[in-house]
Amino acid sequence: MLTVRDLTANYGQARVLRGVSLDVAAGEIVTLVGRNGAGKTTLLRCVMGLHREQTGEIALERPLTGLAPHQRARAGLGYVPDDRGIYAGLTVEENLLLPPTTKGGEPWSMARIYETFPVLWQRRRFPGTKLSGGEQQMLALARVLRTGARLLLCDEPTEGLSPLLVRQIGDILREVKAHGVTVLLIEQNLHFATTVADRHYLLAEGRVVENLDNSEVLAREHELLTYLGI
Ligand SMILES: Nc1ncnc2c1ncn2[C@@H]1O[C@H](COP(=O)(O)OP(=O)(O)OP(=O)(O)O)[C@@H](O)[C@H]1O
Repeated sequence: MLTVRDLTANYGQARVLRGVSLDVAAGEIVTLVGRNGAGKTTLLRCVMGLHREQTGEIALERPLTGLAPHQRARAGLGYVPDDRGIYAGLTVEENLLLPPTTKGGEPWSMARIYETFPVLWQRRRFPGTKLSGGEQQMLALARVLRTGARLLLCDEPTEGLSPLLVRQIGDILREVKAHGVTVLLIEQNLHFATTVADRHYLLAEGRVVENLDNSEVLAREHELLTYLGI
């Protein structure tokens, strides 16, 4: 579904992605793991078209190279940034009613959103500013599902969340997958990653160095955690 070939990215003179190639098949959940600074966020931003200093090829069934972020969104990509991007002055419901829908995607109805995210129903009249970190994460995920995105790019959705909320995010990602949505996510919690994802790409210094399945991650968990400095 998503193909990335020989992707490079720079910040000025500094090269931070050095020829990344990866694939995500329809219906998969795939994680990007790697130390701080390995290039994970930059990679998601390149796929979404938010980082312009890039070369290489990116396709979501059809080539996306050179397209602006809104055109990539229309093609079916949805981006959930690490700062969650909630409109603080709008209520939860207004945030959910805002996104335009993508062509060809299947936007989630408000009923389905509230069924999947009961906390958003409870908080629907609350302004974005009054939400906890976990609630903001739920809202950011829900909002991108409202667009009908077919592939979600999620920048560490569990960062800073309690174990209970991490489990809830896991349940939601599994439900998203059950509805046919594909996910590429940054995740530093390896154990959690093996409970939600099918495969894992390990990034180091701007390169993909390993493509691991769950059994490999679990068998090498200690070594990988040491490597990641966690
Ligand atoms: N706006 C920027 N200007 C200059 N350099 C940047 C910028 N953003 C990131 N970098 C550098 O690019 C490299 C990759 O950063 P990136 O945020 O993609 O890594 P990451 O793997 O997501 O790490 P983290 O988990 O710390 O965000 C790092 O060396 C970082 O310092």
